[in-house]
Amino acid sequence: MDLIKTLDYRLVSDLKQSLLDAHYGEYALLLAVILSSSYVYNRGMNGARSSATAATRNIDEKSRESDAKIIILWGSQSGTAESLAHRLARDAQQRLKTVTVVCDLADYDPATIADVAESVIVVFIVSTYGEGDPSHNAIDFVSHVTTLRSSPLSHLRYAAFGCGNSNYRYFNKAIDDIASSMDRCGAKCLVPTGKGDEASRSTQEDFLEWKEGFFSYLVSEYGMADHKAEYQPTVNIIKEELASANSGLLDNKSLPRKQHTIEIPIVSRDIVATYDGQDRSCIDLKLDLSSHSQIKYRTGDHIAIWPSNPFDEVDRLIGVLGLESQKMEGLRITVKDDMDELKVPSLTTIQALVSQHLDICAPVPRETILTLARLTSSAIVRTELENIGRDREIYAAFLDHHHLNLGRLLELMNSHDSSNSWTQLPLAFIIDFIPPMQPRLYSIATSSTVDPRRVGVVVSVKPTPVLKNPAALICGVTSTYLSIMDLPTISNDASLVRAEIRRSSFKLPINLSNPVIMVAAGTGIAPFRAFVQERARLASIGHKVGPMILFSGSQNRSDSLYHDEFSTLATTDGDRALPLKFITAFSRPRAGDRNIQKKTYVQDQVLVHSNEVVQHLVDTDGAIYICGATTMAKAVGDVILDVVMQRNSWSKEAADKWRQNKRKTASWHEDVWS
Ligand SMILES: Cc1cc2nc3c(=O)[nH]c(=O)nc-3n(C[C@H](O)[C@H](O)[C@H](O)COP(=O)(O)O)c2cc1C
Repeated sequence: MDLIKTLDYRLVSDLKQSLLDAHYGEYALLLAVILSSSYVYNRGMNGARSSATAATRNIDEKSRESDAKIIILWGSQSGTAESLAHRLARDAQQRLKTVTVVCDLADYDPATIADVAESVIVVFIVSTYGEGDPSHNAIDFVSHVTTLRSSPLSHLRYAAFGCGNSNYRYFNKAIDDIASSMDRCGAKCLVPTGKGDEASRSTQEDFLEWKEGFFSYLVSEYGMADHKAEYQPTVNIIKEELASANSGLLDNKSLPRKQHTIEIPIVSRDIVATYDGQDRSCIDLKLDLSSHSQIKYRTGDHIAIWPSNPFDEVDRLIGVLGLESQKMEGLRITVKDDMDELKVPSLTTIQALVSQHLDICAPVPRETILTLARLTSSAIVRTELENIGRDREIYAAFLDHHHLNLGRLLELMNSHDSSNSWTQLPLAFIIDFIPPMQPRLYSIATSSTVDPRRVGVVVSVKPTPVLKNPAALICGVTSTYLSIMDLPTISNDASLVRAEIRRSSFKLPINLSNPVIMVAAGTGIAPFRAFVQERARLASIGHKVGPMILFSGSQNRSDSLYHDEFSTLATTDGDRALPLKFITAFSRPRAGDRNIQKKTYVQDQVLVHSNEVVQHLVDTDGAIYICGATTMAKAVGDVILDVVMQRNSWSKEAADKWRQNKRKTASWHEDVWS
């Protein structure tokens, strides 16, 4: 299951309208100076500092060390809030000429927020997960501030922006919790808290709007001047001989976020579902951990997979930038400011950067388009780019018709002016403005008890049509990568997948006899395959396992994943049989399927079987697990709560409290995505 979608990726550019006033000639001059000093590309974030080398865990000390006037604290799981934090720092530095530090919340002692000086502005940029929880790296901080009661923060000045998705029940709750804790403790809120909404694909625009409001406030209330920003590279790039041809490709470990990655082969790949008339399938993969004896996973864990970009998109971008002849040359990349964090390996090649380290398939944010307009020498292209990026609505309408990543955008612009060339575009621009590649997270579909050295993954391969140009398809980067990757043969070792096991709290009850209710739609079935395998194995060796009910939703019988396997396990008789009920729901039933006349969703089936479900959950301390779309999880939750209310004559509040309690005691789990 692809928990993290392509659109979740971000980093961005941000030279604002003021940058549009500078001249390309000035930029060309800067470039000439840079090249003459043997740098391929440069640019500077001047003073914007990150926590990469945090020596202190005191937030105040951190801001004093660098004499910062703005300190940005971020909490992020898949990179959005982190990227926005760095982008804000870059702009504050370049436009407001204000020293700004960027801190990962996990690197600091939460209590030291109270020590921050009154003269320093604190900015929170934090995303929300699960049941309205903060991202992992912000959990300690949020639990600290939400329990503060008196007014120890009355000297603080703060601003806050949250990253979330309104399809979730607790939209942007983490940033709301931080802001309300700050207010309760007397801190002064400088501008209304901003909220990015991934559901309407507007996080970038929401952030842009919020940032402009924040900067305007700083200009009017703090007397800061908003200078015309110029493009300044944050990295130095020089050529360097590579020790071996592929050392640039493999130098992953220099990146903090990739230190735990391992390289493993895919040993099998099977198509487990196809969909009539749709360019869509579902594949089952097995990855082999045998060569990494120290790496262990537990049933219910996730695996993060780092993809490579599709060859055609790699070739497109390298081609349009005119970098074909240099793509295998070694490059040494360093940050201009030692306190800053490099997001790509320091020793690499253009080919490796573009194929592995940068998310070149990500949509190009509007601000990047406006920055590009500043960097082109073609008046026609500049006008085109300015037209597309002029305002939020025009840009959104343009995206409805185009699949717009950077390579495609540059090509499209060349089609407006055949004399235009992007060969002058600095490589540093590509590093600064394209988001770093993020891994996709999949639930592991095998049991560590049954198959400790094999990791199973279920991947939906489902291209998304461009809204108003359905013939154009946007393919998921990781699903495409996994679906075409080489498997090992006798003569070939196969390519290796870069991956990392990630711990999860989606775990079976410790008590084997506790009942387990599992509700899945589509590839949400993945962790339940592992759960069922695990309990089936334990039952087969004589353990007494509790009742299990598995609800599985699909379009019809033919795409009901692992249908035969579950049916067989559910019908096996005998003392050591698994007490499993397997219940399907078909939303587009076909001739031959049960209940052909009626669309049925998993929540309908949960309602049909609600007495049994609720009895397990209320009377015998059973646990429920829901995995799939947010809308499905909400519908299932509503059905169960309604039945619990009727059965026990409870109020809505009492039923909500019961569910909260089940969550706290790890008996109600949701692993959902929108
Ligand atoms: C598994 C999962 C759970 C999520 N839960 C919530 C939620 O409860 N509330 C919310 O507003 N957004 C939720 N989101 C959306 C994220 O907050 C959103 O994707 C955000 O942009 C991620 O930011 P990050 O990349 O900085 O971690 C969830 C996303 C995922 C993948």
